[in-house]
Amino acid sequence: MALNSKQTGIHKDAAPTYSKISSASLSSLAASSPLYSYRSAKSPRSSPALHTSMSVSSQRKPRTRQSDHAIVVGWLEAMKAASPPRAATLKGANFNASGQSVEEAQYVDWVAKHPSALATFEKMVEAGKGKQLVLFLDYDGTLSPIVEDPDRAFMSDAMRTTVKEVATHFPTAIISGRSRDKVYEFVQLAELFYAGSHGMDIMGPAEGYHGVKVDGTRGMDEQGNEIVFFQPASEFLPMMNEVCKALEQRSKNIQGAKIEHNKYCVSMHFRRVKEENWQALAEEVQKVLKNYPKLFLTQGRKVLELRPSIAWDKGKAVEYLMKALGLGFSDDVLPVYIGDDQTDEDAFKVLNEKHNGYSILVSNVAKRTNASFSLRDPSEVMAFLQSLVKWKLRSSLEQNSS
Ligand SMILES: O=P(O)(O)OC[C@H]1O[C@H](O[C@H]2O[C@H](CO)[C@@H](O)[C@H](O)[C@H]2O)[C@H](O)[C@@H](O)[C@@H]1O
Repeated sequence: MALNSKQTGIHKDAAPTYSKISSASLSSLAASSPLYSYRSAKSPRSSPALHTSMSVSSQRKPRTRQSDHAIVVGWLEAMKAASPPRAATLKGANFNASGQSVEEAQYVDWVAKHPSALATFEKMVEAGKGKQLVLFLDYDGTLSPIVEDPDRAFMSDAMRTTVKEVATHFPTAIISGRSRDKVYEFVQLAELFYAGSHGMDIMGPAEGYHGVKVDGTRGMDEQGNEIVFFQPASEFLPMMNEVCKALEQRSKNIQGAKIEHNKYCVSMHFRRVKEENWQALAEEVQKVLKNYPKLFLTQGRKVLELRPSIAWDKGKAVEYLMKALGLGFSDDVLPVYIGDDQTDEDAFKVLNEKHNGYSILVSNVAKRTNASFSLRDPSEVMAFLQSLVKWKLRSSLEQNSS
């Protein structure tokens, strides 16, 4: 049995997600795309001391009308909460008697509830013995450090080698908010599955892993390899192209604003915009969004993202991939998901609620999350992945000698 919060007695801070996913067959997953309504972010709920990035309500709940101003303020609050400053960089941080800042003390308390996946590694793998482990990895902030320029979020060679190694031992997929092409350009490993645009653009080798025949629409890549792909939001492409142009037009006078076309979603980056101009930029985003009622907005780390209002997210992508890989969610499969952002929360929730998997948040500050475990940063992610490889090799040796 995999360890989960019930078994470890570890409390999870409840974090709402913005969609409800029902388990369905592969074909019905593909066929269903109920529309979300345009939603607004609310201010962080309870535990104001904790940073929360979860702010979008379920599509079925009736919404109370908020003024445009309140909506924009809510977005910015949620965006700030998704990328809180580290204690060391906080001006005027308060320190306790042992010289620890309030934020550091909160982090220590938070890690007790979301234990380090490195510190708990042996217990985790012991509980996963005999199971088929499947790995899902987010890209930005998980495999590569967060940097100022999104075009320069390169992953280190050591991380690439580690991901390559891990993928030879376990079915592995990268699930990112980036366009699939962009994330592939960064990772450059053909043997993985890739889900770009927050899971709305999935592609992988048709051969699958370890003899597993992969389900899905078949095609050929540029090198002539047989691939499978799945794109539940394909009809939104012309709209996303239009939205990109509209955002470019509206933000051209705001210094530092950067738009990234992620194919089935679009990011408006705030990282290089002076904070005093955030409100103005968010208002421009709102003006564009109002013209596209079939889109909705999510907040990430100094980024606002516009995406199609279909009931599809990283959690659904995990479910799709598990089915496509022929693994399903049986008791002898152990899915592990590692991510750092709000959009990863949907996947954490799917793993926790349905599949007894390991959900791991990458964060060096306390954040409200659905994840059961934590890692501080990409270097700890790399150490965790290397430990998995060592564990696999050790278990194979033990099996062979018994
Ligand atoms: O799902 P992910 O792979 O985590 O992608 C989420 C967004 O990541 C990127 O933005 C973030 O990383 C940038 C590079 O470190 C950083 O400059 C930015 O502030 C972060 O928000 C990516 O550029 C976005 O398009 C993704 O949606």
